[in-house]
Amino acid sequence: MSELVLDSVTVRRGAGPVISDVSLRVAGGEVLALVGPNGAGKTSLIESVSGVTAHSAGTMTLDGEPIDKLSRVTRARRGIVHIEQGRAVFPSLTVRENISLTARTAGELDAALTPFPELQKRIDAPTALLSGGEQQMVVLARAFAAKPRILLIDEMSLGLAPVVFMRLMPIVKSIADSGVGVLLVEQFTQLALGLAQEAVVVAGGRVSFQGTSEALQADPELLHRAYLGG
Ligand SMILES: Nc1ncnc2c1ncn2[C@@H]1O[C@H](COP(=O)(O)OP(=O)(O)OP(=O)(O)O)[C@@H](O)[C@H]1O
Repeated sequence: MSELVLDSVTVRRGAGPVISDVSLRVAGGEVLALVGPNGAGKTSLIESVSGVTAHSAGTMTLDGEPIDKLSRVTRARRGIVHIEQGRAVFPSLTVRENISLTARTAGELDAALTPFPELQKRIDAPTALLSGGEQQMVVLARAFAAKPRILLIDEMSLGLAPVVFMRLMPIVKSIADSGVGVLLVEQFTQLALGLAQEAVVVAGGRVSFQGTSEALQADPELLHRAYLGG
């Protein structure tokens, strides 16, 4: 099983640190919810894992091997797949073409489409014509076809109605169940905690809670305190 380990990671942006001394572990087969108030540093943290942003201190390993100095492309080749905020589809390409950016064979394309009957019906439509939820399905299918070991998901729900987002959640769970470690940044805290086994709350760039998502769900006061900085 894959394992991503962050040890005392600090990320600087502009004048100062936006992430300070964060340690966490994501194991294959599990979902870790990374939650916290707006501006807490969640995006900065997962961007540092995929290599979009450099970290200034601390270490990161994937299956025991340092990834700190690897480029974004090399990290992606090693299986760190990042679903960035917003619907990162190529709108003028068809659904098939979007997913074929990572699915190399017809079999891989079929496998990526299996959870999405609505996409199978519109496989040759320009992605721009799909609803926001369907576009997010294209993003998920493409990420799955890239054969992730660790999947970083940044606010997939942005701009989607909760009911649409809830349709995507079981698919994220099934990706984790297939052995992928999922680091899920999500503004719908309760939905994220409902899906995740483990949770980390960051506030002001620091970890204010780390433990099981069950513990956070069971204690709204604990969650409230963590959002305020612990
Ligand atoms: N390119 C940048 N240059 C300087 N500061 C930045 C940059 N991007 C983000 N920041 C700052 O870093 C801090 C953390 O932002 P980040 O987007 O990582 O937080 P977040 O927890 O993902 O927030 P949100 O939930 O609002 O997306 C914020 O204070 C933000 O203003």
